[in-house]
Amino acid sequence: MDITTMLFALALGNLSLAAALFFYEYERGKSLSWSTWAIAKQCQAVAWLLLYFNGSGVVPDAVAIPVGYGVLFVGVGLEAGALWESAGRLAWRRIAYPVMGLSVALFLACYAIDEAGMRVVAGALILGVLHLAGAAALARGWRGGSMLHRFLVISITVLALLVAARGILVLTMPEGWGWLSKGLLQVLTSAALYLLMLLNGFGYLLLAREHQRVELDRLALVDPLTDLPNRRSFFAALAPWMALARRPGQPSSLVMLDFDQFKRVNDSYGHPAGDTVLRSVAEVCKRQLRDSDQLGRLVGVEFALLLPRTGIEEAMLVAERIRAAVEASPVKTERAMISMTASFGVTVIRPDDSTVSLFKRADEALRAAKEGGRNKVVAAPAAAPPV
Ligand SMILES: Nc1nc2c(ncn2[C@@H]2O[C@H](COP(=O)(O)OP(=O)(O)OP(=O)(O)O)[C@@H](O)[C@H]2O)c(=O)[nH]1
Repeated sequence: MDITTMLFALALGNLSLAAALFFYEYERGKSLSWSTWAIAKQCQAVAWLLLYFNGSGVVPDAVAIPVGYGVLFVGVGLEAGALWESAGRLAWRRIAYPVMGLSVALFLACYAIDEAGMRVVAGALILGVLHLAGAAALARGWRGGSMLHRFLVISITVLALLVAARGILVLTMPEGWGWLSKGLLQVLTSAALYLLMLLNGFGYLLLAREHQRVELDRLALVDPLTDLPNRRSFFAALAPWMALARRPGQPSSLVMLDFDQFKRVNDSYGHPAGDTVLRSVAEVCKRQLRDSDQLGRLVGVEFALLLPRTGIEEAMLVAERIRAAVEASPVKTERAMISMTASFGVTVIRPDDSTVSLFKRADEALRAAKEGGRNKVVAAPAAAPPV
């Protein structure tokens, strides 16, 4: 394949990847990095078209080369940025924009000094480095990554180095070396850039899929509204402490808490405002806890708090502290400041407890707090002494 056809294939390839990604994301809703990636692909398509028209008379050469390469650096830089964004580094722009600006300036300076030799050196080195930046983003998921993921990291790195190597070879051996003529080197680099286009596309889609998987795993354990452990993971965290309660030593405690008259909040201000209040009061509760304490959302507005190595007196104090904090922290919503209170049932985990007996006791104490007027902390009766 001659070099002109290769440039045309690169332009069309980037356009079709942009279109493929558009339809892929269309069904899932746009992700944060989608627009960056789409712009990157469009820039690259325009850049390769400009380079394709170089020497054809359609676009003046003095425009095709400097503008073509400039837009290409921006496109490849943005592509690396989209990969960093997918990998969770949202601040990539702070580094990428100056690097892209510097790349364009460096290339233009080399182009002004030496239209042929130096611009090839600068162009190849800059493209190699920008592609390496994309490979580095993919490499962040190396440890937990699949074989396909690792293959992409290695192949993108090797191809990026190959592109950069052209710059070094042209600089050190301008006329080529043995069978590796200048022309063959140019064809090899174009082929490497073609493969890089394909592999980066796969890389982006792969990261998007891995993101989805991690999010699904997280949602199996975490309540999406409050970001607290859900019922399932709270029970999993509780299990070892129930087992420990059968051995002599300091007891642990369980607190059940339920926000008071929450239905009224929904009825008066609407469900979205209720969600805001719930998220906010859950945050207030979290702030009162030690690192070892575990707060989880059981169902609706009912939460449970595990206090490891905490006896009943101390557990009552913790519950009282949370109660006072909730009462003292009205939540600002669009329509009003909403005051909340919560009721608490506290009990110690006993050696003979099952989860059913433990939660039944805590729930009875909670019901007693509700019946006693709400906004109260009530302890479950202590175990009867052995006869
Ligand atoms: N906005 C919102 N409301 C919720 C959510 N989960 C449960 N609720 C509402 O919370 C209310 C809980 O009501 P109940 O527990 O029956 O009673 P209450 O109004 O809180 O009154 P008491 O518990 O007796 O103090 C119901 O209206 C539920 O619809 C949620 O995730 N978001």
